[in-house]
Amino acid sequence: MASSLSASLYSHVCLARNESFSRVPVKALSRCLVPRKGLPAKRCFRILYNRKIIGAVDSMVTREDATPAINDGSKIRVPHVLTVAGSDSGGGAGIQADLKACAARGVYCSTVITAVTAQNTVGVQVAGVSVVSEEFVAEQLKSVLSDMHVDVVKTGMLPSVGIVKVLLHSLNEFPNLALVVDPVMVSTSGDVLAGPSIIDVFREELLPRADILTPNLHEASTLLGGKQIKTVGDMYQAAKLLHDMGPRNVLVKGGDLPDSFDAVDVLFDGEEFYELRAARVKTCNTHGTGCTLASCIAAELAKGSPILSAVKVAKRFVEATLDYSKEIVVGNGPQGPLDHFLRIKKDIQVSGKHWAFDPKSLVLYAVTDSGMNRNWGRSIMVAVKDAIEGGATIVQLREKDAETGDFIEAAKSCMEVCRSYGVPLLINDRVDVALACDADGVHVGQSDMPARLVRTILGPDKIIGVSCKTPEQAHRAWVDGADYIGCGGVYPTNTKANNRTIGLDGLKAICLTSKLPVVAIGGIGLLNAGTVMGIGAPNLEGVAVVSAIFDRECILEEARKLRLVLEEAKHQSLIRESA
Ligand SMILES: Cc1ncc(COP(=O)(O)OP(=O)(O)O)c(N)n1
Ligand SMILES: Cc1ncsc1CCOP(=O)(O)O
Repeated sequence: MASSLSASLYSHVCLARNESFSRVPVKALSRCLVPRKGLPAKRCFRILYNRKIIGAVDSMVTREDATPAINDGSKIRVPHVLTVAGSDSGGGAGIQADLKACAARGVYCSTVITAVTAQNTVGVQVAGVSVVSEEFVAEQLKSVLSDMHVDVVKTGMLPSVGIVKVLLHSLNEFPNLALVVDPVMVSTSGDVLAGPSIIDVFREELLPRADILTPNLHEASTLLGGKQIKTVGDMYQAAKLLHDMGPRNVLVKGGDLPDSFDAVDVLFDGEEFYELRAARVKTCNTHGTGCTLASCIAAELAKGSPILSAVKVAKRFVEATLDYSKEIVVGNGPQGPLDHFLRIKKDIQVSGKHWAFDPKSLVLYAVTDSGMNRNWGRSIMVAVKDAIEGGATIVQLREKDAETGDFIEAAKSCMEVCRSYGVPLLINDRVDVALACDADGVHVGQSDMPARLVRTILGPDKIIGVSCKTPEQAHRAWVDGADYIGCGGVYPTNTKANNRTIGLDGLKAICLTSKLPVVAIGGIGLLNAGTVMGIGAPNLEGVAVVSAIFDRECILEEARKLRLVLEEAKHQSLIRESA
C-alpha cells in the first residue's frame, strides 16, 4: 500500500498536471519520498517541484513499467542510455568506456561529447583537454533527445558550469529521463577534469535531479568540502551526507580505500545502507572502471532494473571485466584500460575459431558411442585421438547414456585432444554440455532443441548441425542458422533404433535443394562410402560414421582406410566433373 504521504503527495503531482489520480506508483513514490518523511505532503510536493524532482517520480514510474526490449512483432525498442561525457583518445574511459559498457550489457548508447581529451595509458597530456562549446553540447543534446527514445542519461566529465546548465535545461525539458551522475573530477591518473567552480552547481542543481550519484572517495570528499574518508564507516557517513544533497541514491565507491582487502562500495537509498563487496582484482588495468560501473548501472536501469539490482549487476560486471583484462597490455604507461569484450575474444582465441566453419571438415565425421567404447574397453579420449590420427576431420560426442558430470569431464578432455589436432568437436543434443566445455558446436535432431534457439544460445561462431530426412527440414535448418545438415539414415543400422532410412534417393533429393553442406549418415562404412559419395552432389561433403570406426578393434586403422576411400571418391568426382 502507498503510505498516506505518498498517496497524498501523488495527488498533488497529478493535480499539478491535470491528471487523474488513478495510478499511484507506490514503490517509486515511496523510494523517492523516504528522506522527506515527516513533512506535510503539500510541502513535500513544493520542495520536489521547485527542485525539479517531480520528473524523477515519473522516470521511476517509467522504469517500473519498463520492458527490456519492447517487441510489437515487427519492431523492437532497445533500452537506451545517453552518455554526456568526455572523449578519451586512449579508448579506456569516458565516452568510449560508456559505449563499450552499454554494448556489453546489450543496451543502445548515444553520446553527447562535452570535451575531447588527449590521453593514453600514461595520463592526460599537457594541454590535453579541449572543451566543447556550450552551444554545441546543446546542439548534440537536441539532436539525440528530439529524435530518440532515451531511458537513462548518464553523465561523466562535465567540464564547465555552462555545460552543466545546458544539460539541466534538457533534463527539465525531458523530466521522464532517469539520471545517473558519475561526478568525474579527476582522472585515474590524477589529472583534473573539472574545476572547483563546478562543485556548487553540482551540489545545488545536478545532484537533486540524480537518481543515483556514484562518487569515488576523492569525489565524495570534494563534494563534501574536503571531508576525510578513510574507513568504511566514513563511507557510510559520506553516503548519508551526499544523500542529503538530493540524489535519491548514493553509491560511494571504496576502490581507493587504504588497507582494504575487498573492493567495498556503500549504497544508501535514503532508508537503508548496503555494503557491497567484491574481490579486489590485482591489476594495473583499471582505467575506465568508474565510467564502466556508472554506465552499467545506467544500462541496467534502462532495462527496467531497480537500483539495488542494477548496482549489484554492474559491480559484478566490473569485477569480471577487471579480471578478464588483468593481463592485457595496451600501452606503455602505468595504467591500462579495461577491455569490456575480452570474454568474447577469449572464447574466440581458446576455441581457435579465427575462421568460419569449413564444410570441407565434414569429409570424415567420427561420431562416438559410449557403449562401443565400453565394449572395447577404451576411454573416449583414446578413441577420439585414434580416430583423428587415422584421418577423422570432425568429431561428435554422442553419449546417450552418460551422466551429465561424466559427459562434461569427457567432453573437456576430448576438447583438449581435438584442439591439439585442430579438429572441431561437436556435442550431440546437449547445448549445456557444449557450453560447459566450450565445444566448437552442437548437432541436434528434429525433436531436440530447435536450431534457431541453439544459435541464439551458442552465438554466431559455433557450428550447428541438424539431422534432416526431407528437403523441407533442410530448408528449415538453413533458415534457422545451421551450418550443415546430417542426412540419414541412408542405410539400415544397428546403432540407432527405429530410424527410418531414406536411401540414396532420399539423400539425393535433399542434396539437390539444400543450401547447406550435407554429410550422409547411417550404415555407412568401407564398403559403401564410395557409392554414397558417388551420387555426384556437389554439396555432399562427406560421411558420418559410428560403428565403422568405433566398433572396430583398431580405430586408427579403420579411420585411415575409410579416409582413403573418401579421398579416392573425391578424386573420381573431380575427374567426372572435368570430363
Ligand atoms: C552428423 C550427424 N547426423 C545425424 C545425426 C543424428 O542426430 P539425431 O537426429 O539427433 O539423432 P541422435 O544422434 O540423437 O540419435 C548425428 N548424430 N550426427
Ligand atoms: C546417429 C544416427 N543418425 C542416423 S543413423 C545414425 C547412426 C549411424 O551409426 P552407424 O554409422 O554405426 O550406422
